[in-house]
Amino acid sequence: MSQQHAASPAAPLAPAATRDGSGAQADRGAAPDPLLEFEDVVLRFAGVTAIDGVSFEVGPTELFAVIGPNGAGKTSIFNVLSGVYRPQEGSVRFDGEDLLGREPDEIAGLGMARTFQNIELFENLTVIDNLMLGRHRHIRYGWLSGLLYAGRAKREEVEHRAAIEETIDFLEIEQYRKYPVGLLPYGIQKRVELGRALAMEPKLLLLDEPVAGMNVEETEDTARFILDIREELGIPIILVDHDMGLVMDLADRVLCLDFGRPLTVGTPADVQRHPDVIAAYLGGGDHTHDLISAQHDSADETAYPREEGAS
Ligand SMILES: Nc1ncnc2c1ncn2[C@@H]1O[C@H](COP(=O)(O)OP(=O)(O)OP(=O)(O)O)[C@@H](O)[C@H]1O
Repeated sequence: MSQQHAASPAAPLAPAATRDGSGAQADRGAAPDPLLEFEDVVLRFAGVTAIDGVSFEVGPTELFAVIGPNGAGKTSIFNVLSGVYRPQEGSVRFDGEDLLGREPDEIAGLGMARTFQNIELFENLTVIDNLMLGRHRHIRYGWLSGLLYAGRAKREEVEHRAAIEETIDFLEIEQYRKYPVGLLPYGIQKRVELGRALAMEPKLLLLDEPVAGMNVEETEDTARFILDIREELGIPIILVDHDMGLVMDLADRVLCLDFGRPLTVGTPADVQRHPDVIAAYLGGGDHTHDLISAQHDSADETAYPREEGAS
């Protein structure tokens, strides 16, 4: 790790910087143990250092965001977390387990679920069947029982179907449940992908650009679902997105990267004002406007209401 690029010391875990002050972390007393510890990670490809000495922690009910211009290393962090890439240096601990060297399936089995920048669903399968695939880590019956659809397999199937119906209700996609996913509008497909991740009943949810390509209405709906996932289901989230309004409005804390290096980590208000962040975005072209708009928005009002039933 190159020490000169180390992130600022992490803010106390999960400061519950929710704007109405009602965050689940508002309890007084000692900070809870982190759920995720990403420490001094370095990931190199030939000629490129995609992650250059990045450290952060995520608390057990936190909504943590990672931002940065294109190519900053955000997706690479998700790929390290989910076992797709193996870094050359550093350590990653999740729920007390060392993650490095584990296969993606094993990491998913530990309770880490992920959505992707580009939707990764089975287009010919129905919404229900796609969500059923998300139940994979909870299936306990053996192949023979499954083949005969008897006893345990039958009982489990009923339980899994009930769990999926809850997710379908939660995401308000009842009317699409029996349609092949490929026939559904883009925004609904993104919601189904979120549903598949929730069907896993994850301990941590990684959202990679959940509102990319969405219109304003779809973005607002998704923002409210993200808040509900954290606040009603109690699932902590790591969010990557270029929509600065969304990130600054939803996140408890934000890590900003540039060229793989951590620039700063802190509350949305602090990160937006940080001179290195402003400089990175001013040099970064496309998303500069997003950062400036987010600064203006946060001076006005919260774009995504947190009240119950706001959706
Ligand atoms: N498999 C790979 N092989 C070679 N280089 C890679 C690979 N994956 C990522 N990189 C490089 O690592 C750097 C970080 O990429 P990454 O996709 O993590 O950035 P990002 O912040 O997610 O970008 P974007 O916002 O455009 O999605 C880039 O320079 C990218 O080209």
